[in-house]
Amino acid sequence: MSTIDQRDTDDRTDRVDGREPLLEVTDLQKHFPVHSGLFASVRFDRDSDGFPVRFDESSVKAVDGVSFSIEPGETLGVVGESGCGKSTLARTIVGLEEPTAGEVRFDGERTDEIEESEFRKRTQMVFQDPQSSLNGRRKIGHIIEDPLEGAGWEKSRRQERSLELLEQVGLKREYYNRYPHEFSGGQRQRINLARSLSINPDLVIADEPVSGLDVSVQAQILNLMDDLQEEYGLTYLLISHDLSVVRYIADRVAVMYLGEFVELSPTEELFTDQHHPYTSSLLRSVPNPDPDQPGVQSVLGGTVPSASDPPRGCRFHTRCPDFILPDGFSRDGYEAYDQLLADVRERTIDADADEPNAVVDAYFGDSDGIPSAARGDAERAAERALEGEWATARETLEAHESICQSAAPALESTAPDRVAACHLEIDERGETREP
Ligand SMILES: Nc1ncnc2c1ncn2[C@@H]1O[C@H](COP(=O)(O)OP(=O)(O)OP(=O)(O)O)[C@@H](O)[C@H]1O
Repeated sequence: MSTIDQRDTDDRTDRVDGREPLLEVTDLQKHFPVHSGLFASVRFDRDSDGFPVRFDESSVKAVDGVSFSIEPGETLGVVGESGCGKSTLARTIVGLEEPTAGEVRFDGERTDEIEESEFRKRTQMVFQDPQSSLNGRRKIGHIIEDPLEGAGWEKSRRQERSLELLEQVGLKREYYNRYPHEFSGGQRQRINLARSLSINPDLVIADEPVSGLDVSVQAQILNLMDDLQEEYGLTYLLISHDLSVVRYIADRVAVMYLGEFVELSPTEELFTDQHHPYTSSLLRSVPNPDPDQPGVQSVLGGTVPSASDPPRGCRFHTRCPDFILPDGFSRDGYEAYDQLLADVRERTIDADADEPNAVVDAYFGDSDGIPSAARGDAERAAERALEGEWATARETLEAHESICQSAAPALESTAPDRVAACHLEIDERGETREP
């Protein structure tokens, strides 16, 4: 994590006045179809009752059922590794992407039913790379005025407002006639903020607003955002891969993994005590030193699974340090059992073997961490598999699967104002978590 210090959050928390949510997102989904061509999309469907071929309708599940709300004046941070769906979430909320399913309400009304211009005026986005989002051939005064022109303001009023905004974001009025390339990264982000505030929005969605800036400049921009929030009564949705950034400014933090929220908590509680193993792992991650690979180097083992084929059950189970072993299994024993199940699913166990015992021995060896009931079921499953009854074999083995694989945990309350999606009971988690 970078080294921004934590500021006193009390004043921010006090601003949240408990009114109706400004933004309410319910079961939002954004799936991108995978265009793999006609032939590449043909799949054999071995379990089909009829014709054993189907067309693969796989899609990248970038956002896969996200719900949350933000109170007026509040800042909600969204964190997670690269590719977990943060940007797609932001883009879908503002309507840059059509949702696959779900609903977004702004100030009580569905955004697909509010007049577009009204919603656009009240919600603004700020992006990471202000260099490319500012047109280099235009004077910054004019860039700041653009939204005002769209809103029908006449020239002299626009100019006056633009000069005022320059001052408010800590730049000089004389800069009005300068061009973006004359400014540093931090100054360009100030220009971007001025532009987004010109028509007095209620909600600002900031996607990695300080990524790529030096840490000291990051702190200045975040302080400015904090001041502007107070001045304008703004509500922020702040997206960042950097936990120290959200800690600095957010009232609450949502942690995202493979298209889903896995934990949502008031900021300080989240940093003191994590209720999801993924959150703990993120906290123990360090910034990636390779400038071409921004983001965090995870302390987690395993690779990030594909968003087009997320793991069954809990999506985090393939990398989870707190994976729940079924009763009676040792870690090695369960790995062997799970491999047999995976091969039965794929129908790749050795069909030439003629004895179920021999099949099971090949997987289990003399591993002693397998309960006898599971060993017996494994032999019965091997027998079925050798007879070609793969579905029965699979079902037999699934009886001993870990809950982390067989059931997707729902986001449930784990403490006042906190939710997490993990099968571990909170007390149990406290005991198993690494210090
Ligand atoms: N237009 C698109 N078409 C297909 N897949 C997409 C599209 N946009 C995003 N994705 C995929 O959706 C997933 C989520 O991407 P997204 O950019 O939202 O993640 P992120 O958390 O913002 O990551 P980053 O910080 O790297 O931008 C990724 O697997 C990405 O490849």
